[in-house]
Amino acid sequence: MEEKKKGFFARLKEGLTKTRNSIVSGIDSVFRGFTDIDDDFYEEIEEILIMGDLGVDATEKILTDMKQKVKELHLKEPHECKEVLIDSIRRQMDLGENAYEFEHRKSVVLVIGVNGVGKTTSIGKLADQLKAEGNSVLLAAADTFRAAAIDQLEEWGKRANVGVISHKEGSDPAAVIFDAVQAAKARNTDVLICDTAGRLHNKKNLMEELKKINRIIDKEYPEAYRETLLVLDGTTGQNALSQAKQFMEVADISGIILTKMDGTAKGGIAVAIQSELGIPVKYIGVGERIDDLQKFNSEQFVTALFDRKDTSSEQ
Ligand SMILES: Nc1nc2c(ncn2[C@@H]2O[C@H](COP(=O)(O)OP(=O)(O)OP(=O)(O)O)[C@@H](O)[C@H]2O)c(=O)[nH]1
Repeated sequence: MEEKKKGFFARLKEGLTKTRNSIVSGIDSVFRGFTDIDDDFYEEIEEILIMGDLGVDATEKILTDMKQKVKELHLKEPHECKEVLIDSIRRQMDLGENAYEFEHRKSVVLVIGVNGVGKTTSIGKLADQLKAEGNSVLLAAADTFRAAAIDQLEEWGKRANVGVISHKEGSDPAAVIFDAVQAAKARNTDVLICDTAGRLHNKKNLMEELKKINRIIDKEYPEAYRETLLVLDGTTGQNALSQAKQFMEVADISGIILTKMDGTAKGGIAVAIQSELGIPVKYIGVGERIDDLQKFNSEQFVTALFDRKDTSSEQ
């Protein structure tokens, strides 16, 4: 339980160790190894950012911004540019403060994402977190495509000690949602979290399914606050970005849960998602335990990414 004692920032930093090592050590050697701020210097930085999964688009924006600042500030030495680079990354990620309105109102949270990204696990963690904050929570097993998905959600329901509304495998997801909404209203539930399907290979069906689900919620529970969270696997780097783009075509996504950020070198994908897609990362998964879901804060993320100080003594 040593882990639990550590503060949020220390745990965030620990989770980002591999990403930090891949980005920051490279960057540091560029700042030390170059004597001039020239094209080669910028090219090296560009390569490191792209290797760190920040994505081509965000990398370009960061470099343009950085070059402009270097000019404005009349910087001459490469080592003077580090803070400028960090600030540029911060600016590219800036989408304002994250809103978690659904924590404070009667709401329905739809969770979408393909199999294996950590959708069910994230729902379990989120349910536990919302409950700990004093909300009553109900889960809906509307990913009816596989029996295992329903069983797994029920398992997480037990762990988080919240109810689960489910039908049998292959049943109509919209019918599950209908029952779950009635149950949530009857039980005066604060947050209804719905596990929904994520079969991207049939985009038209997925779109129809989500439309139907949304129609039912709009009709049966119009007063509920709505949130749609897309779960992406952080270890898949640029694939996560293209998955997000595809999901954006079928759903109105209000936030991202980026999982498996512990132990990946591809954590830079959080920058790409916010900068390129403009969708806020609202949570990151940093382990398999029930309390391994953290609210995401870009400022702290960038600070943790570049912070070299030892975290072992931090609380
Ligand atoms: N290390 C780590 N593992 C995670 C995290 N989130 C989920 N996992 C693991 O990823 C695997 C897949 O998670 P699931 O929740 O089953 O994924 P899913 O998207 O619901 O997939 P299906 O149940 O197959 O639809 C499990 O072994 C989880 O324990 C995380 O933040 N960190």
